[in-house]
Amino acid sequence: MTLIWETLVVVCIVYALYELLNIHKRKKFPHGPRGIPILGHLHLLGKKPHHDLQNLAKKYGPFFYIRLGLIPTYIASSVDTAEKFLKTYDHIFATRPHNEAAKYLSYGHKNLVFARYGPYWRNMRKLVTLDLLTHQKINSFQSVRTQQVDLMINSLKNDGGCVVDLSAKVAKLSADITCSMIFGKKYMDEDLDKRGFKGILQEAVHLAATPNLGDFFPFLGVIDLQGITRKLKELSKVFDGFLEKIIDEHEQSRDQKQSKDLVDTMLDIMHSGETEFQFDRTNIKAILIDMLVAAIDTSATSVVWTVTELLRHPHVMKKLQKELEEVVGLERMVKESDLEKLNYLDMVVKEGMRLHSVVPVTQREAMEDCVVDGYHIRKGSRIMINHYAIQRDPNVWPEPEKFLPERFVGSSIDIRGRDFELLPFSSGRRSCPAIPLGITVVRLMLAQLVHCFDLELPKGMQPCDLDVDEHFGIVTCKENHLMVVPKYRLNQ
Ligand code: HEM
Repeated sequence: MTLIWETLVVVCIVYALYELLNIHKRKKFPHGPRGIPILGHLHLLGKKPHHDLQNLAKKYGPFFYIRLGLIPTYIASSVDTAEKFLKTYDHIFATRPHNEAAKYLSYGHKNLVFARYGPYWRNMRKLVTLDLLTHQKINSFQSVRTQQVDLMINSLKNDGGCVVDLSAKVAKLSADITCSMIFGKKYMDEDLDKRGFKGILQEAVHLAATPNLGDFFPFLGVIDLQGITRKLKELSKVFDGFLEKIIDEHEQSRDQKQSKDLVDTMLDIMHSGETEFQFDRTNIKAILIDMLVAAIDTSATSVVWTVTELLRHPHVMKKLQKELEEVVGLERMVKESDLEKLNYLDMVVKEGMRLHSVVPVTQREAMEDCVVDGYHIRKGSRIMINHYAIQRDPNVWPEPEKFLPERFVGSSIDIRGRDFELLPFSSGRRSCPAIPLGITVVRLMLAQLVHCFDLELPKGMQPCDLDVDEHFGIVTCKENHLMVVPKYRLNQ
């Protein structure tokens, strides 16, 4: 305890001197709330920072300034400001802010998600988009996805009539689809650690999202006052052992394989020696962690939020089932090739992603001093885009708190990064490189669930009783698991 107080006093003195020396250099900053010494505005952010920032934007406008510890931070909460940072000045804000967790979860920033902008990130991004997540590659995994979805539907069919934890089922399906595409097989819980495959991934996401003093007071990183670094180091050893085993298995069976998963593809690239940058086992492991962490929770969470809204709005559920009956019929399950004919499904998915941002806030860092809208932004400042606030902005969306898929009738608004009022995958250089895959998986899981089953609420529960409480994290999921009673409705 004494160490913490002594450290805070030293930080306070250093900060006061820093402010004093910088006073003559002050430029015009946007308005913002009054901060307090040392913490700045950290104390204003609670368990749901996207809500706190949305409330501050109502008072201080769509572009305001706060200080998180020592880090000057600008919050963008409108379509216009998001467009400025993610399009007009994207070249200046294309790097990620310092993140202590990244050091340990990404082999020293060798992955894509946390890598600093520069030649290494550009090379890796090129490799991921041109070799791993191409249209052709994604299509080649169609049978893998169908197989895993069929297994889940059968398992739900067997549970028919009982209360089922749909959040857990969808999370397992998303993990199984992702593992089958990346590793060529599913992994049982105990394969990774006694805490379980999903448990370990969730712990990684949780630790990466926990506010770390080292992120806001960089010189405190080494002291690890919260013990987060110790836990991250331990977790990274578990991941490393698991990924080494997977790479070894793939190396041994390389010559006998007919269909290639993503690990095979990366090993081919590594052995070809044709990359313009060093690409070895460590780079492969870093990308694998990216894919596991970025793919599983995002897709599953989107599906759970949308099913929750469908259950809260039975007339929308009925309308979606009617479209599925007309396009697919009740004699068979949905195929991926049906998806593009399902217009109402498309609207339901968009509206689910609008109302429930699975990644509510994205973060960038200024790579040089610049002026945006007349306001000076210093190199090293952090930019937070509050997608949650933008996607619920009443100036853009009439009745923004309501789930109304019909708002997209006759609208050209899309979710692929062109329309700044709806950016579930963000936009610009650092936007999600897996948009087509993400959309396909979410649409397929949702369509299949709604088509194959009448999903009923547990006895005694009404649609209005269903909560939409959030648990904030890198991926913001439903606080309480979604429980349903599935009743099979197809004729076969
Ligand atoms: C519904 C599904 C998904 C959603 C909503 C989603 C959303 C996002 C968002 C908001 C970002 C941050 C962009 C930014 O900071 O501007 C991101 C980045 C990323 N996503 Fe996704 N994602 C999804 C699925 C996936 C999948 C399936 C993969 C991989 C197989 C993936 C891989 C990545 C990677 C590697 C990045 C980092 C890109 C970079 O920094 O260059 N995502 N995603």
